[in-house]
Amino acid sequence: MTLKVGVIGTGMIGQDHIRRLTKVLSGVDVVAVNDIDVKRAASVAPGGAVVFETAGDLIRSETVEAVVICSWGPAHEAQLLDCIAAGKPVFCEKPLVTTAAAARRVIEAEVAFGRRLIQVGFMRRFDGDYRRLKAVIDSGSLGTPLTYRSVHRNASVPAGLYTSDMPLNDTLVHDADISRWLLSDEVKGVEVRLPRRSSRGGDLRDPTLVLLHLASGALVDVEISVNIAYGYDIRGEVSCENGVASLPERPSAVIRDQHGVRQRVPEDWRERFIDAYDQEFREWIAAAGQGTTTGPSTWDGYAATLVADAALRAAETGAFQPITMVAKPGLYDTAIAQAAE
Ligand SMILES: NC(=O)c1ccc[n+]([C@@H]2O[C@H](COP(=O)([O-])OP(=O)(O)OC[C@H]3O[C@@H](n4cnc5c(N)ncnc54)[C@H](O)[C@@H]3O)[C@@H](O)[C@H]2O)c1
Ligand SMILES: O[C@H]1[C@H](O)[C@@H](O)[C@H](O)[C@@H](O)[C@H]1O
Repeated sequence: MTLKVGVIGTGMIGQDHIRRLTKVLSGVDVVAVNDIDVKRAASVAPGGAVVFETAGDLIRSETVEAVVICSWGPAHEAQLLDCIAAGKPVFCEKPLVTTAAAARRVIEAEVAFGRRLIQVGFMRRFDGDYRRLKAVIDSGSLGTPLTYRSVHRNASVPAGLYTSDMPLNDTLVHDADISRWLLSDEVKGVEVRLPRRSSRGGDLRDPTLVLLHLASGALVDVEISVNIAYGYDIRGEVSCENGVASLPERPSAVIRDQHGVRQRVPEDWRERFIDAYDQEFREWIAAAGQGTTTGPSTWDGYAATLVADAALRAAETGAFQPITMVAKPGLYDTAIAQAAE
């Protein structure tokens, strides 16, 4: 059975996902594309794919069995609600949505539908290094986790398109999600500190330091730097009662020359997480073929959105911001317990 997919948003990651869906993975076919920039959609549409003028028409099309959303965050809510109304499984790039109120509306719609339809693009959960780190934590061999350090550095971000709220509501959401998942915990409050600005980012507030307070009492410190220049550098280290476990250095040749000893740093997220994106889609295709989804859920997207909202308030006020979640619907009971493989 080949899953017939429509892709909405054909920018950077939309094009990368079209490449993997058409050239890397099996059991899937891209039969439709849409972008508000119709010319862009047409220029990257794979052979035979229909270019739709609107996202709604693509979602409702009878030839589309499942949807991949790669538009900008603020557009996600309406597109997700249309997918739920059409009863179609959907892979939605992070962030799920950009406000807590929007996340609650999507949860209500999915719960009313009665089956999980949405998988959120938190690809770190599918990365081998993160899965091995989680396996160590879950084994209990190092004892109780006390702190986690998450370093999230982008070489650069698109000037003009990446706005001042995005370190917290577009970038931090990955660190919020992976912290909840690794430590099987929930974020209960957020602090933000803003050191002096990097001159590389113009007016952008960068870097940003975030402290996540987890329900267990564990603390997570996050460095968000989005103009670090030297590469895409993602680090993680958990400190437990009996030892420490970290993400490894990426496999790469060790070079010795007149500049010293060095290893290549990935250029961007496409390079660093190439295998993780492939795996998240393998799992999505398998579940979507059964009319449902597994993996990071709408609930996980809601939790990350709450962290982003609280972090934006914390940056504004300089004060600790508590987080309160609505009661978790039964539909999402297994979301955090999803096992590392
Ligand atoms: N998981 C990851 O590591 C990762 C990496 C990059 C981007 N993303 C996410 O993917 C999304 C897209 O990011 P990008 O870097 O590809 O951005 P981009 O600007 O390169 O592309 C976004 C595309 O969406 C289109 N678009 C915007 N609103 C639309 C709408 N209402 N209907 C149809 N098309 C619309 C734009 O015209 C553009 O072509 C964002 O939510 C971003 O956070 C995730
Ligand atoms: O949309 C991208 C993407 O999610 C990357 O994984 C993250 O590192 C960037 O900061 C973000 O802007």
